[in-house]
Amino acid sequence: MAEMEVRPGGVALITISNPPVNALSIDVLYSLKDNYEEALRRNDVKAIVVTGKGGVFSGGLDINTFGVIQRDKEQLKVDYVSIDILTNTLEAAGKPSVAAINGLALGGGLEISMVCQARISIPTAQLGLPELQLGVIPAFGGTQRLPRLVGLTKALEMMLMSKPIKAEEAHQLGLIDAIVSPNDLLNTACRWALDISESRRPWVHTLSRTDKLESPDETREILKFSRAQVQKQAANLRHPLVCIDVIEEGIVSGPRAGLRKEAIAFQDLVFSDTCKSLVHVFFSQRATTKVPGITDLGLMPRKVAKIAIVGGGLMGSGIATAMMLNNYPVVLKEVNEKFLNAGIDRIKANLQSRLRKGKMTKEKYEKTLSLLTGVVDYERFKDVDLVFEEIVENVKVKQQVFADLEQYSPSHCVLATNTSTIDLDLIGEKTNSQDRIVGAHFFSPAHVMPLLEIICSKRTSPQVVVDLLDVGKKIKKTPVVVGNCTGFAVNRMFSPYTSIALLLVDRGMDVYKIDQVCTEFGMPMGPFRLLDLVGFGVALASGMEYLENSPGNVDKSMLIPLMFEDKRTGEASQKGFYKYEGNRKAIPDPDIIKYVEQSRSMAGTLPDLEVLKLDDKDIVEMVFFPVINEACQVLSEGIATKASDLDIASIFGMGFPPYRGGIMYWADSIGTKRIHTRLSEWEMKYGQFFRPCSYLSERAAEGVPLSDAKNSAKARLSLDVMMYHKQLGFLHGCLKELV
Ligand SMILES: C[C@H](O)CC(=O)SCCNC(=O)CCNC(=O)[C@H](O)C(C)(C)COP(=O)(O)OP(=O)(O)OC[C@H]1O[C@@H](n2cnc3c(N)ncnc32)[C@H](O)[C@@H]1OP(=O)(O)O
Repeated sequence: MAEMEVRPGGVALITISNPPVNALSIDVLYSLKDNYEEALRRNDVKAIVVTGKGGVFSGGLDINTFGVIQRDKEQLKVDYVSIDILTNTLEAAGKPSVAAINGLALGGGLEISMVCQARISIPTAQLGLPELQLGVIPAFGGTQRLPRLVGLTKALEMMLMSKPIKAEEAHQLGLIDAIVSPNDLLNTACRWALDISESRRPWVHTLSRTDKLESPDETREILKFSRAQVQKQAANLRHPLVCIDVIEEGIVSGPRAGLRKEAIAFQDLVFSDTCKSLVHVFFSQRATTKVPGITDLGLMPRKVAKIAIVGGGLMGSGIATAMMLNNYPVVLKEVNEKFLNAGIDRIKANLQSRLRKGKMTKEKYEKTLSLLTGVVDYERFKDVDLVFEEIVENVKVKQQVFADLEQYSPSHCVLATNTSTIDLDLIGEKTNSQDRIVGAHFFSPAHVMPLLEIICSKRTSPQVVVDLLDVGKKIKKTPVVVGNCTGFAVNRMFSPYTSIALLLVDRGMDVYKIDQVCTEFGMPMGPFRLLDLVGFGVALASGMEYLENSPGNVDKSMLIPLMFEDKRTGEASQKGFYKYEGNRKAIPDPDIIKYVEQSRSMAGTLPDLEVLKLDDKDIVEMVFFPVINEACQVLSEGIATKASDLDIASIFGMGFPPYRGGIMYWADSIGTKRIHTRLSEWEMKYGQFFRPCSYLSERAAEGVPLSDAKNSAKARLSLDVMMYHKQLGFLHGCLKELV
């Protein structure tokens, strides 16, 4: 709702109130309109100030209304709100309005403020038009007013990147007229509004402004460049181009024409699959922190004031960086001074990279670095609240470290391990603190990658998970809580992605064709470019883990071991499936064919005519349907609690395109029957690797979507014993060399 009070001096203060983010629901929009009309009617009101309740101006249109529009267009007519209410009533009113921006002003929230004659904000406010992130465009005049306030170039950047700016930058750009302290905000805004009404300050009508717009020639160039960029970076998406068209319409044919085109385009885009998928991702991302049996127990996160990290390798230093960047004091422990200094140097390098890119000032760099204390013993662990263990994957060494941690850290301290293979119960076997032990699986580089898999054993206490979820939120990670198994959710789902690609190559398909099809589908890189990036040593080691724990799910190709044996180990050695020269550019390498042929002959396969005939759609299905199958397996084993968690894990951990909604959402958009039928066909032709698990089979038989919460029996793929032993022996040989 919006509430109104008339202040002494004749200013009507209208407060948008819809906790927690003052989202603009249909009711809020109509009550805003009613309040405005009342303020315009009343003789004791000379000017109007709009603000938000509770430290937020507004998070924009209530995203739930997208569904309302999809069900019944008449429920919310965007052109009515944008043109009749905001433009013809608020902006055209005979009394001036000022926005008092007391926190976030996003989407429709910022658009309301741009209708006002001035905007005053507090220093911590953030302003942006992130609508494209939801598959739509700004629709309450944002595409028309933002370019007129900050210029076309900046406006395009803000909209196409969906990235909010801080108050200080907004002030420099002219989007904000003044920045004041929170205590002075309302008084300043009220005075400003009265000053406008009494002609002491100019009456600015945003929509009529042209002073910030570039010249026609420049405008043409900027729009051409933006279109080219969008086509290059988001080839599968339509709405960024629509956004540019709508902006252009306003500049070429005038803002009223732009407003009309904007409203029509929004109403159309809301029905697109892209919008539906991205809205699903928005709510699913927020749902990952709602874990049945853990976050519904009324537990409050305990304060984590100081963090320790055992192990300063790549992952440990990345986690330390992430923590320090979010103001946590960190104690970094290594086994000796040499390793400690190397760890500290890695952290410094991470921070210096931010400094170089202009993401932090020298002063902030120094302050952040001062949060780090390096140690080679446990003396400073006596007051830490959370420890991350980041050492080698060796049960005995880990058991000793956890026994030490139990001895030297306080009894409330959360003990997190970064293992990706060893049972949490085994790690804690030499302690009496199993309830405090939890898995924290970061993705490398830990200070950059957004996902955090939190792994609970049966003995991990809910309080510990709640504490870690809170820290995850504070360091701006998206957490997904999963159960204990080899690979957890993300690596397990990822495994078939590369395995199937190798299988297809053994049957005649071109390495680079597979990568090209996967990137065109929307993956950041194809499976072979990914293998190069990860490095064949790591790929072989994780292949071993899967062979030992889940042999039916691992490819039987010898391609990587053969290349590894020949010292082609991926990007780090400048040669893998691609050649690398200098600037990380991956160049296809014709030499690859000799390894491919050798691998085919070892596997006893010949180019298969049917595989050679597969079109792009077939290749996508053949690569991703087994990923879906594995995701079903993960869900049926209770490793993940809900399908939408796997959507988020696939997007943030694997780079699955968010505009397809995540792996399970995409699967449901295709239909379980089709996925099941195709997998069964491939099982007949290419073996059990493709065998649909019982979770998928049951749903296909009943026509139930994968996201349906109904319980299902466990399913396990069985093992091709001969190939398993053959490859296991070969991999052991390779790994020996690696060590
Ligand atoms: C016509 C217009 O041009 C169209 C639009 O305005 S479209 C909307 C544009 N606005 C956006 O995209 C902003 C979306 N929201 C966000 O980015 C973030 O929620 C935020 C930055 C506002 C706040 O972040 P944070 O403090 O971390 O809280 P967060 O957990 O995300 O949100 C708190 C709650 O508000 C809800 N929420 C946030 N923004 C919402 C919105 N615009 N509509 C509906 N619900 C919203 C979240 O779903 C969450 O609900 P939950 O507690 O039940 O899970």
